[in-house]
Amino acid sequence: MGSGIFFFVVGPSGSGKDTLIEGAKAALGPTGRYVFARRSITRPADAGGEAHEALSVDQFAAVRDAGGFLVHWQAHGLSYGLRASLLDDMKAGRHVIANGSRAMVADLATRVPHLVVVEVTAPEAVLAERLAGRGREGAENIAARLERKVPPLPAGVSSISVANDSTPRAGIERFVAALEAQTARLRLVRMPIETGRRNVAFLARGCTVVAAPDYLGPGRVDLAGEGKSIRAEIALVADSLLPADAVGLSQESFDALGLPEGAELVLTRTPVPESRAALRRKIRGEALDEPAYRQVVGDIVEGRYPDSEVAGFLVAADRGLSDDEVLALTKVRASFANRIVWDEPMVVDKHSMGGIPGSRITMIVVPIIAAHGLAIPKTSSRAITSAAGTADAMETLARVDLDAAEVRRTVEKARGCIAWNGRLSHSALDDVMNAITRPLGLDSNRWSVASILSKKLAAGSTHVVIDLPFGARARVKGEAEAREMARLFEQVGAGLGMTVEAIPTDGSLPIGRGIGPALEVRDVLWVLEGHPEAPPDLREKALFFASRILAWDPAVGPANARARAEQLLASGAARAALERIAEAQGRWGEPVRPARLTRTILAGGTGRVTDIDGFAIAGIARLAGAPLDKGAGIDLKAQSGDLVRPGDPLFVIHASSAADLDAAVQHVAAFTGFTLDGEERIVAR
Ligand SMILES: Nc1ncnc2c1ncn2[C@@H]1O[C@H](COP(=O)(O)OP(=O)(O)O)[C@@H](O)[C@H]1O
Ligand SMILES: O=P(O)(O)OC[C@H]1O[C@H](OP(=O)(O)OP(=O)(O)O)[C@H](O)[C@@H]1O
Repeated sequence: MGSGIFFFVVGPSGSGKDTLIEGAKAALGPTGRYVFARRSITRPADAGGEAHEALSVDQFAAVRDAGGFLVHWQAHGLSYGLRASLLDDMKAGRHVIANGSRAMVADLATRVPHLVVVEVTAPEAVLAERLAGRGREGAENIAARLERKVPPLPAGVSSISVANDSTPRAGIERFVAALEAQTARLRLVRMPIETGRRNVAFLARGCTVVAAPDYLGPGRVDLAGEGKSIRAEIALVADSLLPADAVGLSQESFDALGLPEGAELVLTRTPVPESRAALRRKIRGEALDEPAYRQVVGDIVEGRYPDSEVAGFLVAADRGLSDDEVLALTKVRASFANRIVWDEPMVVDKHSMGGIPGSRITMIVVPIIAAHGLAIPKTSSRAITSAAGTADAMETLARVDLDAAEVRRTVEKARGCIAWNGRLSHSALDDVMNAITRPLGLDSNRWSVASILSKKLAAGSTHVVIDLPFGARARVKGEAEAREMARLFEQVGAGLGMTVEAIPTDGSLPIGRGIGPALEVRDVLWVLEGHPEAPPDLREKALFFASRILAWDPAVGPANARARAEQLLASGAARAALERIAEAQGRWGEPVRPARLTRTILAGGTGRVTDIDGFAIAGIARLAGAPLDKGAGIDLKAQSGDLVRPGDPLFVIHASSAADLDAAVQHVAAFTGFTLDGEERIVAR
């Protein structure tokens, strides 16, 4: 155990040394790690203030001459002394806190192994007032004290300054934090424990550096050393698992900190988040303004809140956001992402609220727009619950895991890209929020508007068209709900200085015939190549959205947009643009094609197809292996409205393994997703 630190607390009379020391004694005395020196003073015991050892002049001299003082001095017509026994306390590893004279620092530095001078400061203007308020000295004595001049601190002495210019409480907190920052030094140990996203620091229950049980609970601590720091929650371990002067970090936390084992870390409590009042107002259902959101989100990103309080905030925000709050939250969220700046008059983008199988219009719209010449740096997601995301589909042709520089280079070469959003417009804030909102299913429409537009803002988009499918199985159920969400998208977009057009669309049925990455790309290429089997619904929806974007180009305008989109498609210019994009992103040698193992599912009766359940179809496609198996999926043979008879094909399942094919076929026996004439027909194999 190293020597304890000698804290020599100095500062002009009235700066508040005694006040801060008394406060620290109340906070830290019970830890047993500190000794608060009792000074020997030739001042009457009942003079008030500190509980000093009152000695007569002769008594003081006797102790001094017998070598009983570690250090002694004269000031204000008094004799002050600190007992030599304090050295024993330091040898035992305890830290000493003593009120001392600035004139004695140099001398003391030669007598104690580890000296830290704590300078308590306060504005000159308040010293006289405080001393008068203390009422211990007369006017003359006070004047003399205020006049007292002392030498500057000698060089080479470690010193810290504590401003006691606010309330006594604040002064005491700063003083305690300053002491803890010096004394709570622990040796770093890497624990063979994994804690995932959470940063966890371990202390032995009998830790001799800090009172470990005091650190349990929702708060966080900061561990700092060698210019690096990490914020973590505390867990305790049995004394047999960790040395009493060590702090253990879980493997992820140890790696995140990046310091070697044995490094000395200072442990301090994470300050109480300044934004807590705002967070609690939101939890009570009040509205917050942009500065308040910036403060709360900033503290959340800094890890100042335990997950329980973050969850409370996110639940409240997900449930109640006014239009102004959605705008405020959008701006704040975007400010935590890396903002991409383009040297373009317009940067266009599209977004779909998703959830409708097929509907891979992005891979048609982006090439049309790129062929026209507008910059369209599209980033897309991978499937979360569906059979394919646009990133999965595009990945059958080329790389999609582009970083920001590669996105920029691709757009320079091909005017567009279809990349995986991955980490591009991701921010530390997303990690924290997604870890809570996803498991809790927090994703209200208003919250989504803020989330989606914040990513578009960060991506540098100036114009965004939004596809808002609604329907019984879509994310947005009713048309009225879709229209309200569309209004909010456009209003918040305008507030961001973006042009946003949000369009409700029919989300009741799958779009196109292929469900699954390679099968959807087959549809896309059929549309781009004008193939006779190109699904008309997919072609139409793609042309519709492409023309909405082209209408924004002053050189085209709304009147000519549709014709321009059709011309770019019919001429093969869009097809060529997709080739250029794939080339620029890193085309695969061979594209992934639909898997070769197939099973055709036939109608089991006669009737008109009145419904195709996209969820069920996507579920069968996933059982067949999509999206990880890019060739797996469903190829729809019958469309809504078709009249089918027993033995007519409804759809074909594609899979790469017999096991996957069987799993999908087994499931079909239960429910195909097809409804004929309003009632489900069990199908033939
Ligand atoms: N932050 C503060 N705000 C207002 N008064 C204070 C503050 N800190 C100390 N005081 C008061 O000022 C006077 C001087 O404080 P004290 O701790 O005795 O100073 P010192 O020991 O440095 O001479 C006391 O009456 C104390 O209660
Ligand atoms: O040399 P300086 O740094 O000016 O210090 C002069 C004296 O004031 C301080 O005592 P104390 O704070 O008890 O004096 P006070 O409380 O009576 O102001 C310090 O312990 C010295 O004894």
